[in-house]
Amino acid sequence: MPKPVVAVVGRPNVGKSTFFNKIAGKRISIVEDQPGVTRDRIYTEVEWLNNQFTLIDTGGIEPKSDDIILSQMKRQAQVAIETADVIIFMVDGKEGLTASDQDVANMLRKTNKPVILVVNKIDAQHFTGNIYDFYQLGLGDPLAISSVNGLGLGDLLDEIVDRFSDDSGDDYEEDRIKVAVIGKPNVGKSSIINTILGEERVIVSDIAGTTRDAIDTPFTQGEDKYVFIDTAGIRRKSRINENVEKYSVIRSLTAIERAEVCLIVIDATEGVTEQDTKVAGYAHEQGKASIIVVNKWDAIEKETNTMNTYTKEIRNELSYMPYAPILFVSAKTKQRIPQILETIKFVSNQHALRVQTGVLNDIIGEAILLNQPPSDKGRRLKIYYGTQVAVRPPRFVFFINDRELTHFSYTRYLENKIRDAFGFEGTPIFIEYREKGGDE
Ligand SMILES: Nc1nc2c(ncn2[C@@H]2O[C@H](COP(=O)(O)OP(=O)(O)OP(=O)(O)O)[C@@H](O)[C@H]2O)c(=O)[nH]1
Ligand SMILES: Nc1nc2c(ncn2[C@@H]2O[C@H](COP(=O)(O)OP(=O)(O)OP(=O)(O)O)[C@@H](O)[C@H]2O)c(=O)[nH]1
Repeated sequence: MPKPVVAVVGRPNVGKSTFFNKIAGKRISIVEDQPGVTRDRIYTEVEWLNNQFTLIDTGGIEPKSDDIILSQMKRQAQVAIETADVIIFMVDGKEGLTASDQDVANMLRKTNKPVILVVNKIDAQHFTGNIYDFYQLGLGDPLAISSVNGLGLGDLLDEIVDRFSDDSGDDYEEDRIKVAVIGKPNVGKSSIINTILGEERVIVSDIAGTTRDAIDTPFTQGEDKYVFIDTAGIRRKSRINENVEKYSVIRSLTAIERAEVCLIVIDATEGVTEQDTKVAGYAHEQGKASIIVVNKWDAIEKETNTMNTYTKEIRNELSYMPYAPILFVSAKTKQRIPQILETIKFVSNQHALRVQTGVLNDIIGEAILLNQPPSDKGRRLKIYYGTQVAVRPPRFVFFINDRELTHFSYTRYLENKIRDAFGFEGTPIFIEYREKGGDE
């Protein structure tokens, strides 16, 4: 089941970033040992009372003029309404109620998503009188917090996890492959989706009802079932100016969260951009299968080595996902478009691949003979045995003598040996170590 997404919206300066950093600083444990993966501070993974969720800061509005602030706030709220499971609407208890708070509240009241009204900057008990005005917003009881002093944060986290509904997960069939099509504005996401949907034997399903269906596109090809996740902003072209980079990143993050396979679409005429690196890094960290789709291949002047040169550049920029297949396509000429669904099906199977413990240990044994594990001060890392503990993504646990003796490069070596033997194409694999005889 995908993790719920919680989005914070509110006027500039109400304290969204302060709140976000406070929550992140306390509870986040950043995995720093993955080289090349950029961490984007607009989201953080939060764990509270055994509930995990992704917190997104939609902030960063430039306070140029009241008009601009208001229109940007509306857009921000719209993105939150469409993508989040719970929305935190943050207002400023020091400044009091403003007209733009009213406007945004009007939008938020219309959604059936849970909205929590939070009054920030209530730094001491005697300020609590400031919160009564906010009842007018019609969003229920305001919750007083002080992000700076850390007051009320526990209560707020309780409220948030209370609002997660049991059915916030997707109720698609087990065998329907969930695909997120991600990439910067204008790379050709909707052209690719529409070309695939227009292919022979592709039938767009017609199930209406839940909110999810309104934004997703389920379809079948022969026996195979797929769904493109969060196509609302992609296929419907009426969306006004969705080109603010940050919103497109937020959309991508929430789509990745719900998907199994990510199509990372890159514009051949532009190459890999910083935003692609960020978003692809997120797909990797979240353990999703990925395919790199280089679109607009028709628009490139080709020489003998163009594809190789391109491949090198992509491998270099997205160095943390050497496992991802690269497809050079053109939505315009339909070149290699049929390969997209084939590859999706393929990597989805790889993502769910489970290897037998016996065979795995034969491979590990051979790998160890070929290249001795690292040692330190005369003690050598011993790997007793390994086993695959999960699929989607594949996770392995290796039982060892001493975690201190493990080394990133040796883990990478073992990962490569596993890939050589079993494939796991298109999917990250994760290796964890446990000390045998320890208290775990
Ligand atoms: N007194 C008080 N000040 C706060 C509190 N939280 C934030 N602030 C202050 O409010 C100002 C704005 O905080 P930010 O966290 O940058 O606000 P923001 O909502 O993220 O603003 P944007 O990034 O522009 O959207 C800063 O000067 C903070 O120190 C609080 O709980 N109490
Ligand atoms: N030459 C060429 N142009 C393409 C191709 N695919 C898309 N385009 C053009 O690129 C532009 C953007 O395509 P869209 O499909 O709207 O891109 P998008 O990624 O969905 O864009 P947003 O909705 O803004 O995120 C359009 O003008 C398309 O005609 C392609 O394969 N070759």
